[in-house]
Amino acid sequence: FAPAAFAPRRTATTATSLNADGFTSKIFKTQQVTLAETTETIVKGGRDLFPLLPAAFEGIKKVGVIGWGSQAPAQAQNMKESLAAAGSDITVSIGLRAGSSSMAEAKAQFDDVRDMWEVIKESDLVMLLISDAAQSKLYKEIFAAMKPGATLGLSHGFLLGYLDSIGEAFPEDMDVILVAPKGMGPSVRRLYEQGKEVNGAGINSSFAVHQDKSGKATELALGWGVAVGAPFLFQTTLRDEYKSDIYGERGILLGAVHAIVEGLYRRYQRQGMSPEDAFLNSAESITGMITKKISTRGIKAVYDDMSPADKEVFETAYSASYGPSKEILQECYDEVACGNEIRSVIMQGDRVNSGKGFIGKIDGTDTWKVGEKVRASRDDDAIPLNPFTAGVYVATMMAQIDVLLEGGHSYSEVINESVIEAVDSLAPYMHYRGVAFMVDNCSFTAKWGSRKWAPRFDYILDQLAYTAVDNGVPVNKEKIAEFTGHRVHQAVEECCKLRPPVDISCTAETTTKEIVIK
Ligand SMILES: NC(=O)C1=CN([C@@H]2O[C@H](COP(=O)(O)OP(=O)(O)OC[C@H]3O[C@@H](n4cnc5c(N)ncnc54)[C@H](OP(=O)(O)O)[C@@H]3O)[C@@H](O)[C@H]2O)C=CC1
Ligand SMILES: CC(=O)[C@](C)(O)C(=O)O
Ligand SMILES: [Mg+2]
Ligand SMILES: [Mg+2]
Repeated sequence: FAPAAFAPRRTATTATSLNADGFTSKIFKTQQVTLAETTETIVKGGRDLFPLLPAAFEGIKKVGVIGWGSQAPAQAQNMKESLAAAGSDITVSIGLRAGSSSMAEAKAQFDDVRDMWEVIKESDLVMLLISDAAQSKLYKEIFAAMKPGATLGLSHGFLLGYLDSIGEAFPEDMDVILVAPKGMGPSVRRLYEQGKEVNGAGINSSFAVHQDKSGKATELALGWGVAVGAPFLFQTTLRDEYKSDIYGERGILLGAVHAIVEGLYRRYQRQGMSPEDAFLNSAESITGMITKKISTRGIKAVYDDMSPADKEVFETAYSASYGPSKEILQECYDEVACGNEIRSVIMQGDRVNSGKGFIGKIDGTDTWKVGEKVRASRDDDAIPLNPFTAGVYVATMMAQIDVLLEGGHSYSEVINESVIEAVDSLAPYMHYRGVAFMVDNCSFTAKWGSRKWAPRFDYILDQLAYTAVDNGVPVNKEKIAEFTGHRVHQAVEECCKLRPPVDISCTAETTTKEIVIK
């Protein structure tokens, strides 16, 4: 495995190992979008495209969705409803392992739930939505069980990262495609349901064609993405996907935001706030004000809307936090890119399976107990937008963006993995029921990784950023100018225009998903 520093890098102006001219489709209308200094090809989704699904799924009679974690229930139900709406008779079946604890829930929601091997054997498209760690254990048997000509469908590049690290590859004679929703399963389902009223509402998704034996892989991948409800589909590679996804969830999406809340909650109390006020100014400020503003008006609006006095506080926090956050983010990116983090996830899977490791509870602390009280008497209009909290959060988001751009990822991938997913898919879940409701509705890979990396962000911010502020280190004006003049802002604006503005906020009526730690 080549360390990231030696891996081929793309500049932001050249397209990638992807085709520089983008991709073409005979079925779906493609569109060029200009994101900062780059042009990307995308497909805009929407229910109006469902009549095109039978053509995109040509040759597919049976779809098998394997697993019932976060993604599988959402993707399987969306897929089934979209195909039905298109008048297609393609079947969607669920495949689970023997003795699966998900059997009862899956059967309650789906008519055809069977043993995973039986479903794998008969499916023309196998959507492999078991945990990444399990994929790395079972891939040989799965490949062997698939029927000749069937397509392997992934929602993550993890398995390629693992195969690369052991010098193996996918069997040459099969199509391998990826559709990776940039949001957790419950929000993929919830926004799809909203999409029935607001055409195009959904979770954006990347897609990739890794192997195309049939010549039909691009159309099928696009069809899958449209069927599960992506407002827009952008192209990636399995390698870019696993690097950005595993990294992003350890960063601002889950791990870093958890750390920022815990650290600021303690800091504000040390400075004299009550626990309730400290929670309001940390967690609530992020999920109730900052991410909502970013979702509708972009990252810079958070700063632009501030009074001169608040801008000064923001600048102090931003300038002190950007460097320390970026240091951990870069380390995390390198650990992911070189395969270490993939090995770490697999080893944790082994420890969990052998009883030596576990995925513990993260919301039993004082922070989240106080949070529960604060939420119970929440007044939306009284949630403060704390400028210090905003400075730390936005600095970490910008540092995450910069590491990805320097790693050569496309703007679509960078923005979805660092901004849109945070504000549209994940933060609303933390707002509704606290940190565990957000983190533990995500994948095993994400649950474990954010637990592992959150403390790194917490420590470095406490030790380097907040001490710099307390020691009166002057604001780095250059850093602030880089932020306000950053080329990502225009690109975020463009990406946001590609999806209708929907309010994903969770309520008791709209959120039925319980946290299931698997
Ligand atoms: N969570 C998300 O929102 C996102 C996830 N992804 C990707 O989607 C894929 C699925 O992830 P996610 O939905 O989060 O699920 P999880 O990572 O939570 O995995 C849970 C599923 O894996 C199954 N599983 C675990 N071990 C085994 C095994 N040994 N044999 C068979 N099945 C097993 C579980 O079965 P059982 O039910 O029997 O316990 C369960 O259905 C992954 O590739 C992930 O990276 C991509 C985008 C977002
Ligand atoms: C929801 C999502 O996209 C994550 C955070 O990457 C995951 O659950 O792995
Ligand atoms: Mg993800
Ligand atoms: Mg993930």
